[in-house]
Amino acid sequence: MCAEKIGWDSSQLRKYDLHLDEIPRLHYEDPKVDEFMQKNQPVLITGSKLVKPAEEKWTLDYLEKNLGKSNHTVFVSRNHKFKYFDEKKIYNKNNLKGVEFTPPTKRVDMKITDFMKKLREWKRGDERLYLQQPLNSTVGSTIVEDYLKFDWHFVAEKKNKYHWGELTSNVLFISMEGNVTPCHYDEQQNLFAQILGYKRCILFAPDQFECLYPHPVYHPHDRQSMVDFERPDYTKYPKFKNLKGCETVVGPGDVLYIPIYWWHHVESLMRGGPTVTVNFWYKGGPTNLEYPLQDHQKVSIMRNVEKMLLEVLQDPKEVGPLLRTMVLGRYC
Ligand SMILES: CCC[C@@H](CC(=O)O)C(=O)C(=O)O
Ligand SMILES: [Zn+2]
Repeated sequence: MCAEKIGWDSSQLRKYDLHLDEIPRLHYEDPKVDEFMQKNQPVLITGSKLVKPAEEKWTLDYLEKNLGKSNHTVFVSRNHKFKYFDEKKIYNKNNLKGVEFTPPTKRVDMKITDFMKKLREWKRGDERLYLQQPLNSTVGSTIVEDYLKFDWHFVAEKKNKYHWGELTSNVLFISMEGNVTPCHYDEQQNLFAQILGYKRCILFAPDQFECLYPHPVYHPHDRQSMVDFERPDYTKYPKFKNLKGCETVVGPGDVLYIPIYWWHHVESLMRGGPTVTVNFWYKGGPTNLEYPLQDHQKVSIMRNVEKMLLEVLQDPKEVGPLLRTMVLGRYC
């Protein structure tokens, strides 16, 4: 992958044992953009004005000055990984026997001034921070004004053309250099708009499910891969070596379409300074069952089967044996 524009080089990318193609980069007026989006395939869209006001104005100082006096959601990690941990699922464990969870990150509320101070004073060995704040009434009026000047026609056109559901949120991400969001999928369509700095995005299609070994649905790491990309355990996860994916590096003004149920690993480039992103998460919209079913629909079916079995069996250790009894020698 070449550093098309000055701003980064491959020494800033973390090294993984992966076979990766390049995600197509197309200008937003290129009709081929729609060919990819229509097929739920990733595409990097360049030159759009989607978050132009932010691209022009949202420096760290501007954000510190204008993000508002409220608390913002910040994740803290003892290392560079910010693996999402759904706290709500911890409470559900009461009806799941003997399951213990240890969160790898903690979620704290922090004022933007405190966050920026920690960013400026950070030194190797300190815990890392990642601000992840939905753009809502907690942000200052100046930011709201910029937000209202985003190119909403651009996103409305995509939403309507592909029959997406409602916009659920725009999350503002302010990351330290080198932070990693490990491989996971979301049940939402995502227009991932880069504002400051560079992020490497590695994507895998929903049909790579069996190479990525997601945590069980009841686990707080639901939707996240169990495989540590930096030290993959090929004994526990043998199909990981067959994984095939694609990647790109997004820079200011780029918008990456991350299709619903597509796996993605995102890293702020090492030695690249802090990064700022705003994403646009949309519900998936109505699914008409056409055959053959699409891969992401099969993922959704598997999730529903897992949820039903856990609900009725109560003990996660009984799910495997029951499914083995049901399929071995009968379905496979
Ligand atoms: C918590 C979500 C983080 C984001 C990736 C990143 O920018 O680190 C992502 O995964 C998404 O936008 O779906
Ligand atoms: Zn995501």
